[in-house]
Amino acid sequence: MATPTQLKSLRKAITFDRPPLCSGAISPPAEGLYLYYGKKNARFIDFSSATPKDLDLLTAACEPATFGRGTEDVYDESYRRAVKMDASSFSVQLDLASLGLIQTIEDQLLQGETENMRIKAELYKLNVYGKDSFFKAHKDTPRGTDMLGSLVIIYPTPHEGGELVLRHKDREWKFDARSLTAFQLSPSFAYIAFYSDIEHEVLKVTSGRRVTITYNLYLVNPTSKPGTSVIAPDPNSISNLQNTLQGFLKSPEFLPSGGTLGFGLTHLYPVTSETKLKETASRLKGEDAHVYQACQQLRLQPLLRMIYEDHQSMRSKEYGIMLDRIVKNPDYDYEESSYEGALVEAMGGVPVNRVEGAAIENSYWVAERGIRGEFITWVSRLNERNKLEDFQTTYGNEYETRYTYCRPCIIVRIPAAIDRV
Ligand SMILES: O=C(O)CCC(=O)C(=O)O
Ligand SMILES: [Fe+2]
Repeated sequence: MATPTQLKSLRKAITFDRPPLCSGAISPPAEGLYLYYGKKNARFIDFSSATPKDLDLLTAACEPATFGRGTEDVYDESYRRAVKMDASSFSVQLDLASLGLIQTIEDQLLQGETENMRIKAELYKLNVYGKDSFFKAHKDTPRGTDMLGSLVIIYPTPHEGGELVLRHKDREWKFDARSLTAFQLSPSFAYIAFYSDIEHEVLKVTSGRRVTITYNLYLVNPTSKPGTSVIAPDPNSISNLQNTLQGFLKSPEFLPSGGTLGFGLTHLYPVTSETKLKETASRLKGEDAHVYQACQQLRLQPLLRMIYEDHQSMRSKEYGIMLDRIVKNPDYDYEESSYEGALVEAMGGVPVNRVEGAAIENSYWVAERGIRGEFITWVSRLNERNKLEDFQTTYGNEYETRYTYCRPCIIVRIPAAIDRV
């Protein structure tokens, strides 16, 4: 076992201060604030000088903004009050790449293995938040396993309220677009890009109209790999965890007979039931990418694993079944066996402890069934359990059944001290 002091310093070493978002204001060429919408009777707005009448007409051309609940789209004013227009009904002349915005987002949101990837922005919706509009806390619906984030562009129309509040771990960011665009010398829009699994909420608009367009951000693998890296890894934060871990590996007192370290991830990842966890390794975000990379650089072979609920063990919060893949519907006879039984007996799942201090010997599978378990020393807490129902979960915008978010963990097997060089 690692001692509490050793664990404490490892935990402290995972310092990752880069926020999971980036934001600002951009003053585009004049046409960057133009909007054409409608089909037969198309209309035009120049957001640098939009009149209340322009905004009335735009609002009237929109539909109520629904969101995904379970397997359908619903309109529920207690959760979201706003109007929307689908991307097929409007067009903008915003070239995000030539404005440098894609590059800025790549610099901030790509880390670790994703540093060599690029970001593609796909126009998604236009929304108008009039007086009393809001959108309660949600995560954005995953629309592909390569979906990384969301980008919101807020036009410079007068409004009060409507701040976007984002929360991740125990931090919170409040983004007030209007205070950014109201005082620019030339007409500007505000933007904010964030990982789509971050919880976010649009506060009530108290006056005026807040007009936004949203994009889904996807990771794309560039064909020409060499020389495409856009950001250097942050050498200070990487070496902090790396150095501390390396120091421990050199010490014969740290896990003298070897052991397994576990890192709970801080982000959620879009998957289908067919996604290989290995693919997710190349899409890790923020702090998760930082931990993975630090282990990789120490040649520790970090592995991504899923830990599923184990209701068979007495204190079920303390135990789980670890698998090297995502499970949707395991094939089993529920009258004869249990879901956990299928995971352990048919799929090679390994009984593990989910929390520090839960002895693996007390797992039902180890105690009663004589199955070999694996004790994990959790460096960072395992955040939430994965359930079969994950595939029917509700997120933010329109429903999408193919993809769901999952939260794997990183497992690192440390050899015995005498085998460490
Ligand atoms: O308008 C915003 O700032 C965010 C909107 C949003 O969260 C969404 O459309 O999913
Ligand atoms: Fe959202």
